[in-house]
Amino acid sequence: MRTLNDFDFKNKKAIIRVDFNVPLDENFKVTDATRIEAAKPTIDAILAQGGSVILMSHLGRPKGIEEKYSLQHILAKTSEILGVPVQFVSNCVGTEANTAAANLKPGEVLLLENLRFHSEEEAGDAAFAKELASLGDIYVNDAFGTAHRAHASTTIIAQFFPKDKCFGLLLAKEIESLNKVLKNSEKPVTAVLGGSKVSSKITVIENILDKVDHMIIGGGMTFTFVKALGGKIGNSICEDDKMELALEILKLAKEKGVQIHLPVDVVAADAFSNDAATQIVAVDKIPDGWQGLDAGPKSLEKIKEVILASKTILWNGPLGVFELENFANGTIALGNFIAEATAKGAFSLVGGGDSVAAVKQFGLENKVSYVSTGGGAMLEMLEGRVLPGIAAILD
Ligand SMILES: Nc1ncnc2c1ncn2[C@@H]1O[C@H](COP(=O)(O)OP(=O)(O)O)[C@@H](O)[C@H]1O
Ligand SMILES: O=C(OP(=O)(O)O)[C@H](O)COP(=O)(O)O
Repeated sequence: MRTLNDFDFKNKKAIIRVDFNVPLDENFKVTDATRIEAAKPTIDAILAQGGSVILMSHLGRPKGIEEKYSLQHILAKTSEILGVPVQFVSNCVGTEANTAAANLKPGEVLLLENLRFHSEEEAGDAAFAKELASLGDIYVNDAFGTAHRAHASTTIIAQFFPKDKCFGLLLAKEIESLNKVLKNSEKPVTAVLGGSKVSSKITVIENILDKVDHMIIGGGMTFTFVKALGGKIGNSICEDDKMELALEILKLAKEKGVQIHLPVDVVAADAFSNDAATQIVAVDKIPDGWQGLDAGPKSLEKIKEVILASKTILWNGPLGVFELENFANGTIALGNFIAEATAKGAFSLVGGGDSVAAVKQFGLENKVSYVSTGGGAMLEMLEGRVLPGIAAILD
């Protein structure tokens, strides 16, 4: 496993894949900089050796070029955290990027515009990866949060650096910590899966059933299951094409003796807004025009019972739209239950861009055992998979 220690970065240009997919508020201000801070040790180490650094990342899930997903929004924060000026180019490939990279001097940092402004990134296009590769001398992958994606900048690019590629300090630390968890998880093991990335995470549930005793489903993940079971979910988020899979998961869980806990009640709102009217309703009786945005009190009672009886707890995905104060209660309550269980000796692992933001916002960061910068990546690793971003460096 090659790490930073295997290279001398003096007068070299390191092209580093980072995961700067951080939450922004409505004014495009960074609300949680954990992922930028987490990449700092790698960047600092390379600069200290007399190298220069080219940073590349995605932000959000843009469809083509969308200004709201520009990495320009995080430029000032990145510079503040690194304590050095950071140059920026408005296209991650092409003449402007080539010139800026060629002119980069030791000690300097360049940030490239959002990789996902090019569809070739997610398609894993080799020609695009080659263009990115041409910008640097050594490829460093430090993007744990995106290591489960076989994209051009996370995986394909590595083939253009047969020898000059390595793990960044963050990626290496995450692998080591999660491997420890994989080996020593004390039962009962409970996974909590919430959030809104239904299609990319529901598939993980199926594969994680062998590793857990309880699975708590919450947040936006809830409604695909509830609708599949015949419930009325109003305008709540749902992915119809995953309903069959949801039913399969429930069946499989029964066969494997895993207890799945779906919410029984939710806080429903008549709009996706902090000013919306709200009511607590049964999870399967949400009126038309209303949407479930937070866990209800009965659901939280059950969650508390399960969490406090667990010895290992994995959490990814908020239980509600915690960014809006009126729908933060479920996520805060869950965070506190996990903190209580941890204080009593359970091992707790929280991961994901928004989940970590929530944990920090509610002052629980030091009350859980381990905070990972990856959500989907953490879950897929816990499934026992070798993530494509990791495999590409091991080659
Ligand atoms: N019931 C819900 N309806 C819509 N969005 C939700 C709901 N519950 C949680 N969310 C949203 O899920 C988002 C986080 O999901 P996700 O990206 O999967 O988590 P993470 O970033 O921690 O991996 C948050 O922005 C939150 O507002
Ligand atoms: O935020 C991320 O993942 P997470 O929400 O699982 O923590 C990563 O940046 C990956 O983003 P993606 O799920 O759009 O590929």
